Amino acid sequence: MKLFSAEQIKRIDAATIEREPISSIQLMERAALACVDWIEDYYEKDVEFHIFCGMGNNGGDGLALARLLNNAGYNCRPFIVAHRSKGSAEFDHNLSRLDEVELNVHYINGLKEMPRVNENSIAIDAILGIGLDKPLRGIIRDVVKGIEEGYDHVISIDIPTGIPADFTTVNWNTAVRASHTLTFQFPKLSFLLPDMGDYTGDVHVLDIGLDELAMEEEHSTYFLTMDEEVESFRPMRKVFSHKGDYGHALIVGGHEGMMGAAVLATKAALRSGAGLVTAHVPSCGRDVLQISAPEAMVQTDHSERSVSNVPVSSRISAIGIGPGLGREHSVFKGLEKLLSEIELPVVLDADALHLIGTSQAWHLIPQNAILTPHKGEFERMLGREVESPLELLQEASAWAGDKKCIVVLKGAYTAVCDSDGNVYFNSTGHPAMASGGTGDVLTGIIAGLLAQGITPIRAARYGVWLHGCAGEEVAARRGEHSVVAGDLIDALF
Ligand SMILES: NC(=O)C1=CN([C@@H]2O[C@H](COP(=O)(O)OP(=O)(O)OC[C@H]3O[C@@H](n4cnc5c(N)ncnc54)[C@H](OP(=O)(O)O)[C@@H]3O)[C@@H](O)[C@H]2O)[C@@H](O)CC1
Ligand SMILES: [K+]
Repeated sequence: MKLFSAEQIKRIDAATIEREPISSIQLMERAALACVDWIEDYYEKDVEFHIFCGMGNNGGDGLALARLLNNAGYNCRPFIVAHRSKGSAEFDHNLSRLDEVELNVHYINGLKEMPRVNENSIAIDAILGIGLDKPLRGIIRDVVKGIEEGYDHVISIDIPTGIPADFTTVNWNTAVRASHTLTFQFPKLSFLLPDMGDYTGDVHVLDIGLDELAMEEEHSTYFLTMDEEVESFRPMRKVFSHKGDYGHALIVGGHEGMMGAAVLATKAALRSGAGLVTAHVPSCGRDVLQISAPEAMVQTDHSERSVSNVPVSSRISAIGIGPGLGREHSVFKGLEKLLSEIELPVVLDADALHLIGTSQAWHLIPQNAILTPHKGEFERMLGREVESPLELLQEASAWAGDKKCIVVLKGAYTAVCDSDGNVYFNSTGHPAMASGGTGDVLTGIIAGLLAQGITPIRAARYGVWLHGCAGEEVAARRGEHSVVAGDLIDALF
């Protein structure tokens, strides 16, 4: 799914209005109806909605919603946050339609006019949407603070009031902290970075039928990887086939005391469909690997404690390097030799990135290699700390362009940056996955997919998507505090 800036969304709205054709007011009605459908699925009729409306079109949504929720049998009370003397045309239209249902509307000019909250009260935030163009001030700011203090449960319409739709480094300091955000057609860019994304609660994308052609015509370098698309990346299994048809992944990792990382990556490569998997580990790791991953072959290094020299057979089709490698200079020398000799698809993680970064040996990274750093690892690659999540993303994207590789910046909404400047955010995953070893599992999955011959960008996008699905599945089954990396491997499908 393509993602757009606020300016682009306004153009797509306008194109929909012109081409469908549909009036702006009808489009707003469609948006409000989509919210009612969602609300009816989610809430019983014993709640009381306090609907806070601004005076632009987001407020228009709120007023339409008040009328429609009232018709659906909900108890609702609309409040207008009086931040300007005149409303937009769509706001005025929906204000006048409240007469149809005899709903009284209350104006809030000061905090004293905020409603009394009881245990069934839910705030609906329809104050500002994509029209926000400056940090909050005046009465809107006060009401937003009042909502934060007064309500445990808040639903934001389109976007939580106070956060911009676009990526920005401006400090917007006050915003509604929503429990749910019902956003129209596509998630807004700002939802995908932690400084703003923290305010949205659970994001629900409601289809309001915006013009497909207009969305196609708008150029964007930002995408959200969705289930339907990524399913087509899955390597096909043929009826008449054997293990040799599905590639041979080599996992290079392990160090005395850190053999578990190599085990996790090896098992993940096996579970992601590679026909054959070999683990290259220091000789002290041979028994550990053979017992933990009997389906894999083990190739032992002549060094006892760490990897130092990795022969690569001509049968290998992709390599995953890094899990638990350790950071000794001898390991770097082995890595240097390996990377200068191979011409295979490769994924580099953890200690491999650290070793290359420490020696500033970035020339060793093959074109189209996949690098999977988290924030701290990427900062070490950069050689400095970044100031904001946006700067981190921009630097990762620039890095992928400069080095002609793929950078998988791990986090909530992991960003897969390609060398053409495109950024694919992942739509799966769970906070339960923030635990040791999950990165090693990802390296193994991607190596297994690369071995099966899918392109590096697809292997990276599909790999993070699968990894996230497994995290969601295990978190639902075990509870979010009890997920360990090995659970993800068994949940891969
Ligand atoms: N048919 C359609 O178009 C559809 C539109 N849709 C909906 O419309 C929403 C976009 O509506 P929009 O463009 O009217 O902008 P909106 O978010 O209501 O804000 C405008 C107001 O913001 C004010 N303002 C800005 N910053 C401020 C601040 N810091 N502090 C205080 N005020 C501030 C600004 O006031 P001004 O600064 O001009 O005085 C202006 O009054 C979109 O998110 C979606 O919900 C959907 O129904 C689909 C169909
Ligand atoms: K809002």
